[in-house]
Amino acid sequence: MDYKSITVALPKGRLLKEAVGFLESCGIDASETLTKTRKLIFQWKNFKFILVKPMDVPTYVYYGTADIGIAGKDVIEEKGFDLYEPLDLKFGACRLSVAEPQDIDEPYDIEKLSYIRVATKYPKITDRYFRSKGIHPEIIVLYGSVELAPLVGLSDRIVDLVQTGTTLKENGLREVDVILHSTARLVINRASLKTKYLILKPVIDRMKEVIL
Ligand SMILES: Nc1ncnc2c1ncn2[C@@H]1O[C@H](COP(=O)(O)OP(=O)(O)OP(=O)(O)O)[C@@H](O)[C@H]1O
Ligand SMILES: O=P(O)(O)OC[C@H]1O[C@H](OP(=O)(O)OP(=O)(O)O)[C@H](O)[C@@H]1O
Repeated sequence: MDYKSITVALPKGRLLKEAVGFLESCGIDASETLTKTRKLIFQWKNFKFILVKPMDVPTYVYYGTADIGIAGKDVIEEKGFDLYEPLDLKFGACRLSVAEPQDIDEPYDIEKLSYIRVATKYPKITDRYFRSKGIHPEIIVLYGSVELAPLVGLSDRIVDLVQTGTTLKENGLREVDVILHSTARLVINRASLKTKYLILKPVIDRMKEVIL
């Protein structure tokens, strides 16, 4: 174990640029991760940056292959690992919502539903949510283009991320319920917090100053 270096799991995709910008404000230069290469590991001073799928950030941090990571609250909730989550980084704001076709025969009414068939990338959050409302969910797991499901008859409804609402609108869907509001968070491996306390503490403190 290298107690002097910090491994950071960064999400590929839409959160990466803002994550790198945030690190930059904290005096940490992760800009090389934005270069258009196929490289997945980058080094700057005693920091190692690994580029992973957004949904995998909590996994790398939980298993200690990364000490810290940046991930959406949606993903953190879905994976459900026990991670230390000290900071809301405020960017990447979106919500996880239930949506349905604008012309559906029986509009969503959470008080009356006893069964729902939904397509989603978030099966655990979806299952927990509907069960907590006394509704039996049948969940069809998809990995993208979830808005397509009701249009082709795969499911009546979907649970997916909404930011501007453009994707829903352009596909004739409407948002009918919000399950979770999400922003990017800093997550930390609980063991690293102890074993690397001396080098992690100043980094976390600096991050807190930048956010406040
Ligand atoms: N439309 C959006 N607006 C704002 N934030 C979003 C939006 N969509 C997703 N996010 C946030 O960004 C995170 C990563 O989203 P992104 O689209 O890059 O990942 P993904 O779709 O899971 O990745 P991939 O396309 O590689 O499967 C999400 O977990 C969420 O927190
Ligand atoms: O409300 P909007 O601003 O339109 O954003 C919402 C869309 O953004 C995300 O999709 P993404 O671009 O990640 O593609 P995906 O379908 O592959 O998940 C999300 O899954 C929605 O489809």
